[in-house]
Amino acid sequence: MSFFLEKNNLPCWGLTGGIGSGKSTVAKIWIKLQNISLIDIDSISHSLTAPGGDAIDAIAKNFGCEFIEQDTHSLNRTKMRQYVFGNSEARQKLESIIHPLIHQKVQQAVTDSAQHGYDAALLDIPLLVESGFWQHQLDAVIVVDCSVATQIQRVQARNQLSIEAIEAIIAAQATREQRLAMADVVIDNGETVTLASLEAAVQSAIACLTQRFQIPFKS
Ligand SMILES: CC(C)(COP(=O)(O)OP(=O)(O)OC[C@H]1O[C@@H](n2cnc3c(N)ncnc32)[C@H](O)[C@@H]1O)[C@@H](O)C(=O)NCCC(=O)NCCS
Ligand SMILES: Nc1ncnc2c1ncn2[C@@H]1O[C@H](COP(=O)(O)OP(=O)(O)OP(=O)(O)O)[C@@H](O)[C@H]1O
Repeated sequence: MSFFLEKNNLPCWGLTGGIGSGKSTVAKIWIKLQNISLIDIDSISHSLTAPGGDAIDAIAKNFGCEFIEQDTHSLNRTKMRQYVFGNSEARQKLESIIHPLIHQKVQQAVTDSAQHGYDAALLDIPLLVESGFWQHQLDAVIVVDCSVATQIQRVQARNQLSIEAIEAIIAAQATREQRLAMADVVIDNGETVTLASLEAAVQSAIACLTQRFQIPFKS
């Protein structure tokens, strides 16, 4: 097992789940309850493809200038989404540009978190199971779980994407079973779970991890 992350004794936990499962919602609750540093891989990915981001030149070179907004010099996300979900070769090419840059940014964020005195770092990683990279870097894996039907409902309500577009994204991701097989802790966020009961589930996940990692937990 090779370790990419230098963690300086900081426990690093990976939070994952399919699109729309509720990772960001869980993460928002978690940071209210525990002294953790939240490292959001989607946000890092967005910053790399924002105006002048580190991935823009390589994307222009490999995909063509039509994928770059000429006025802002940022990624045309709608065009890229429509292109890569349904074309696994193109998706892998995009990932091969963005993922190594994400890894560098995460290393920096973990180092900063360790210096800042947090009890742990929570890494929100959509493709934790798919990448084969993260599981060896993490001390525990937390899976936010719900059915595919609930994922579709939530993403439709949030983004107004078509069912076909959402299904194409889900098809590019691990299955529910593959994720559950890798979980140390599962947080149920199914259709009937309210935000109040989700908070209770996050509390019990924290209690389980703090006990395992011997971190003081003030509930
Ligand atoms: C294709 C892009 C431009 C679409 O942008 P868009 O704003 O619509 O989506 P956003 O980046 O906010 O991602 C939303 C969700 O889509 C899913 N998703 C994103 N990229 C991927 C991928 N390569 N494979 C499977 N699912 C993905 C994740 O569940 C993610 O949480 C964008 O997702 C992208 O650049 N993807 C490649 C980078 C990547 O792998 N990101 C995932 C985090 S590591
Ligand atoms: N238990 C819940 N009750 C009601 N709404 C919820 C619940 N969980 C999540 N949602 C809503 O569902 C949508 C998707 O949740 P969220 O953004 O947290 O998912 P995600 O897994 O982070 O998605 P992505 O993979 O796209 O980043 C959001 O609009 C969120 O407010």
